[in-house]
Amino acid sequence: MLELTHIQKSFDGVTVLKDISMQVEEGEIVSILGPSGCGKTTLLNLILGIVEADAGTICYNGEDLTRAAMEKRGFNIVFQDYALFPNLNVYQNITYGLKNRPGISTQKEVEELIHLLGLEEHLSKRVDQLSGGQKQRVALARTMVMKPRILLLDEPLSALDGVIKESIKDRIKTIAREFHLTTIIVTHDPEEALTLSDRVLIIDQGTIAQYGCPADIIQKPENDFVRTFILNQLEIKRNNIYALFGADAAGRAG
Ligand SMILES: Nc1ncnc2c1ncn2[C@@H]1O[C@H](COP(=O)(O)OP(=O)(O)OP(=O)(O)O)[C@@H](O)[C@H]1O
Repeated sequence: MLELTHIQKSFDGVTVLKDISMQVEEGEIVSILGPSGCGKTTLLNLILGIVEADAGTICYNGEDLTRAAMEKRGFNIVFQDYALFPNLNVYQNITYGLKNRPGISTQKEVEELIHLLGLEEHLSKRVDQLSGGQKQRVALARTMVMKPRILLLDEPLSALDGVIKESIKDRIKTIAREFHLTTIIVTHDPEEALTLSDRVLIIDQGTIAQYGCPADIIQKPENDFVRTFILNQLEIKRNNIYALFGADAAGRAG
């Protein structure tokens, strides 16, 4: 279990995270959701170990990792821009990390991941020959071969559209379930967070507005922020769709 207790973080005297306490169970998918600038990426970076907390503790399975270096934590991230190596092909990208730590995944495990992510036919392609969804899958495979104890994803769907987005969502869920892998995802999109995660952490101005399962957030929003930020956005989306149907129906009737 990952446990954050009373985490605080300021940059240049400006408080970004005031008091964040949360627990993430083994194998759980948790989304960190909130408006732009609320501190989502900062929280992810604190967990990863590239940003240091001003106060509070980060423990994993009872071990205090608050001051542990990133490499010691064994967590791994897929960045928003995928950060793939443009001069290497897909297979070389996927297996790059194994050069320094051979044996961490067997050849069979690498092949299984490639299969799970549907990348067999792309292995010899260069990165610039791939679509956004394909790049995202390569980035996921590259991270997964290193067998992270926790998988961190920064806006994994933001550059993708429609059908591709749904397919990557399914693959993230499949990977988390298949490998019983604790997965923490940053997103600003309520629909994404609610449909992808077991639990959603909603941040408002550096504090937790609500931390709960999607059904509770929708049915029992705990405060106005959750009601307005999350539920209003969903309602606007829904109304937009219904408005289209309404317009269409009215058009046909006329
Ligand atoms: N290294 C840094 N130095 C100074 N300020 C920073 C640093 N990192 C983040 N901030 C500030 O902290 C605040 C929160 O940033 P953060 O990137 O965590 O927000 P976010 O919720 O992920 O936003 P977005 O959805 O727009 O990516 C912002 O005001 C940002 O300018």
